[in-house]
Amino acid sequence: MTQIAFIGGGNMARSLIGGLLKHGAAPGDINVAEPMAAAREALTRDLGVTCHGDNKAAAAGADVVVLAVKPQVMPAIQGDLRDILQAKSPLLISIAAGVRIDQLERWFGALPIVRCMPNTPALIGAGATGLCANAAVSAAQKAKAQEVLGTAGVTRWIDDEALMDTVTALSGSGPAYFFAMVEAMEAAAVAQGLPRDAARALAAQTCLGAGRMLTEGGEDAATLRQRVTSPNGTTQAALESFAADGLPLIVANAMGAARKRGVELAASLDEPT
Ligand SMILES: NC(=O)C1=CN([C@@H]2O[C@H](COP(=O)(O)OP(=O)(O)OC[C@H]3O[C@@H](n4cnc5c(N)ncnc54)[C@H](O)[C@@H]3O)[C@@H](O)[C@H]2O)C=CC1
Ligand SMILES: O=C(O)[C@@H]1CCC=N1
Repeated sequence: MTQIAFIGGGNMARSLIGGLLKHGAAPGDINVAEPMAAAREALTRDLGVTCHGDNKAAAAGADVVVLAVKPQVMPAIQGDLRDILQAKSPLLISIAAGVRIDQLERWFGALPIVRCMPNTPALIGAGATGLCANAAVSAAQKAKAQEVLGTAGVTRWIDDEALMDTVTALSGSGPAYFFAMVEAMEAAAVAQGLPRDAARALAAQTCLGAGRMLTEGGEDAATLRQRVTSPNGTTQAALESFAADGLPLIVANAMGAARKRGVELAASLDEPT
């Protein structure tokens, strides 16, 4: 069985490990490196995986090493991992926002590397992950990476690595845009007089229903939007208000800011020249 090591045992690692276990991975095949003792205890108690305070101990013997630390932590873990990774040449998977494959190669040496971007719905198996591989990744390793991330939801390979920052802006950060939208919808309904619990229940179910129509119905968002919109009806009034307030531009600007931040995060980790 594939031995998988997670370096960093935070929110995303927990989500991905949960998916792996639900899809038949054995807890004994998963090692996690996590500096926080309370987080190690919680992971072992909740998921049964083996936790280590030491990155080397977790990575030793792994066929797949998943880097699940914050981007800013990446350079600091190279000293722990470089030799061990070079000795065994496992598949290295990074989930860090912004961090580029050339940086990973510089820190950890020549290795098969997959840079990917999952999202928090991975926690319930409804994640969306973009993946990008370097030339050293074999077809079998690509399949392995897809299997590991596929347990968390939908996967798509992205050939042009520069587009991974767009994937981050779309699906990596995307759940937060919808939560922000729901917060605003709830607040507006409450301002119009609806009780908070009714606003919350109706808003959440509306998002679930709309999301399921998008993923299960085979029709695109524009078609589904048009079907809700009766001529001269209430939806048309709302959509005209969105258009007048510049919704497409607001979204494009937000996604541009997210993409730019990903590029900046990576650049901040480059050595000064
Ligand atoms: N939260 C999100 O929605 C998403 C996050 N990501 C990426 O996933 C990565 C992890 O993010 P989260 O899980 O949200 O963060 P998190 O803060 O929950 O987890 C990071 C973990 O790394 C541990 N850590 C810190 N220093 C370490 C070290 N030197 N060695 C080993 N572990 C160390 C921390 O104690 C923490 O438990 C980030 O790079 C982020 O860009 C990717 C997709 C979505
Ligand atoms: O906000 C962030 O930087 C991370 C990456 C994508 C979602 N959360």
